[in-house]
Amino acid sequence: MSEPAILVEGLSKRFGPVIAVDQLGFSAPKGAVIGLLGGNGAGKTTSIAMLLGLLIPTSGSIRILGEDMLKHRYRVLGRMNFSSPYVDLPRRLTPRQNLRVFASLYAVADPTRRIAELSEQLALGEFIDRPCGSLSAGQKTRVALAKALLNRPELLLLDEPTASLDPDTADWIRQYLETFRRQTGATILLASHNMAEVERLCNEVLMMRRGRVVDHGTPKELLRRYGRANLEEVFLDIARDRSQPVAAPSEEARPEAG
Ligand SMILES: Nc1ncnc2c1ncn2[C@@H]1O[C@H](COP(=O)(O)OP(=O)(O)OP(=O)(O)O)[C@@H](O)[C@H]1O
Repeated sequence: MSEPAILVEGLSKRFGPVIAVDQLGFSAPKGAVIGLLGGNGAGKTTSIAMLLGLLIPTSGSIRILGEDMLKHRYRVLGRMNFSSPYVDLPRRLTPRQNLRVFASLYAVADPTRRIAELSEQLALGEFIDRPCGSLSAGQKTRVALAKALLNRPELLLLDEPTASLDPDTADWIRQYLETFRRQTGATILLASHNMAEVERLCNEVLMMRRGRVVDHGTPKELLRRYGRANLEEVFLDIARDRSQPVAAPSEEARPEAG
């Protein structure tokens, strides 16, 4: 059997007294789409930053595409990429200029052609030569995704890929990601607060609370286990530390209106 795309064991990160990630462990087979869910402060962004080699773990190990990330990250960084709404591209450069810089960092062959390809696929044409600082949130997200796909990554890490997008653009991005995964066989790990998105895209979901994975499974398994109709309800059960679904309050128990 081939090595998993991601293998994380006993991964922890402390910031002084704060334990942001606490003994995290999971593996992602190649070609999987893994959802990382958890409330604010659960440790999703810190985990992604460690997977990217941007933060040094306090302890634990990370293997990506068969390489030890802590010892040999330069062997594997060129085969992965990421996008996050929290990381802005240089604002004075246009998307085309930004993409050129990143294409040279990733040593992309024939960057002009690759940028034209992505510009067409992600419909960047209308604003590709305007400064990034002047773009709307949705336009910036598409540019960030183009940057993340420049090097045809085998592993794509996405932090909130559809944050601040209107429903139509968000749906379009999800469809794009599905097609990208199907056509390339890439592995995707995405952190999201959008449960419908996770239900649609992911074959495995990791539920995080206080830096730990407190439950995991396919969306269907989680729905069955918690007896819920959608992942949003499962998420609330887990975030509020209810191992069993709780019945809605009866009419008498509800506070009086007005
Ligand atoms: N540089 C830092 N210094 C100190 N504490 C930090 C730092 N980065 C993160 N933390 C803390 O680590 C915990 C996990 O934060 P993290 O950003 O990973 O959560 P998250 O799941 O991505 O949250 P959100 O959904 O709000 O983005 C939080 O308590 C946060 O305050």
